[in-house]
Amino acid sequence: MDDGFKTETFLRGPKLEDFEYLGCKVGQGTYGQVYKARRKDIPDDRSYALKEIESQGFSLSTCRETSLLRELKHPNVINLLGVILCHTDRKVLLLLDYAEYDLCQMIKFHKTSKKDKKPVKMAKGTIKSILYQILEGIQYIHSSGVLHRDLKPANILIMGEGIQRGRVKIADFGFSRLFRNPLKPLTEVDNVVVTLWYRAPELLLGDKHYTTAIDMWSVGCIFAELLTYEPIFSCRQENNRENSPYHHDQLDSIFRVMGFPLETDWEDMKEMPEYITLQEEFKPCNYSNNTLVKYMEKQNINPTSKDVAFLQKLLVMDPNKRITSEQALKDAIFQKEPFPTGDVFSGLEIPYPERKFVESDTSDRRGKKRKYSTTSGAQQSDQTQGQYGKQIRMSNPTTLSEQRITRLRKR
Ligand SMILES: Nc1ncnc2c1ncn2[C@@H]1O[C@H](COP(=O)(O)OP(=O)(O)OP(=O)(O)O)[C@@H](O)[C@H]1O
Repeated sequence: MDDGFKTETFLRGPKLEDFEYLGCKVGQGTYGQVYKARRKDIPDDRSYALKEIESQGFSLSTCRETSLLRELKHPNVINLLGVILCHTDRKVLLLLDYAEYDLCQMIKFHKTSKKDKKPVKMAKGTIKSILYQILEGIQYIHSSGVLHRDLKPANILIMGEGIQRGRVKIADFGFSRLFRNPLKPLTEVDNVVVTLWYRAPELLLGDKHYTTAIDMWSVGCIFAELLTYEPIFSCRQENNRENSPYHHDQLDSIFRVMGFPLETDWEDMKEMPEYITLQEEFKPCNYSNNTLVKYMEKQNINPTSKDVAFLQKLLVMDPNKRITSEQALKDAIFQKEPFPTGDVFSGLEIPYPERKFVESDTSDRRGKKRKYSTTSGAQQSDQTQGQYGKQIRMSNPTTLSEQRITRLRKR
């Protein structure tokens, strides 16, 4: 860690005692808990998010998240305002803009309304604006030489009332990596990436040289979920080989929607490390009647709509044929009304409930701090325990080379 970074981050930066917790744990991730806080040292009405990292000191994931977020500055990327070190218990806290909503919470709202037979649809303009802003954020991230590698509804935050109302913020860079001139193939240092349901087929087949296309697959999964309120490729989490990217049930879930890929559709499929396993375990004829268009039709989405046509460009099995973020932003879908807007709610009343909180049953380590859940206990378990796609972290992470962090810092 260079001296400039240390001084700027820890000595001149904000301190924990400058903040008062609003008693809110607003999120629980695999690696940390997120609290809502306000400044108490200066007059400031803004709410902040404090992400407390669960590991002791600077883990690989914290290192990645802080070093990358420090460089990535874009309206659609969550803004890292500072890093707070708590010397007494060796905790690291990331100070971030506070976002009132996330896509997991919003999709759940619509799904519940449908189940309760009082269906409320997500506005077409909202969906298009969310999609456009995700793509703008991703284009920026990719053009900065970074792969996000864990895009899913829970990591797409939306700002609530205030000057940034309705703005998409891509969050959770704990899994992100530089991809330009990597010192080693990406999977030699990271075995498993991307939450299962949003994981691209090439990753599931063990591709070691995956590209930005993996994030575009996840964007496709998120877009499908915005249209139907159902995860498009859900599957049970069990039966996976320890620490392996290959997952039979997840591939089955993809083929049930998309059909089995023909060799002419995906020429490099036979080069995938798990191709032999695929041939042994799957019969293409079992999926011969399945197509994305048919799936969308079953979900009551007009199969000839521009939405489905666009989805077909994102959810392409061959990563080389998958649309890039740059191409996607120029697509015809965004040239047609409703046009994407900076406030995804287009100035209309926001129908979604604000993040709720629940009293924690564990001891209150900072006096006033109490634990809160995102919207409900059920949703929290959706996000953290895997109903929303299990995220498998590396069991034995290799340290991210200082070289790479320094390289990024110098760019
Ligand atoms: N800036 C923020 N403002 C409000 N809520 C947030 C913010 N950042 C994160 N959250 C909430 O906290 C949850 C967990 O945060 P985050 O995803 O960053 O943690 P993680 O441990 O890396 O999680 P994951 O298990 O998804 O990798 C998010 O899903 C979101 O609901």
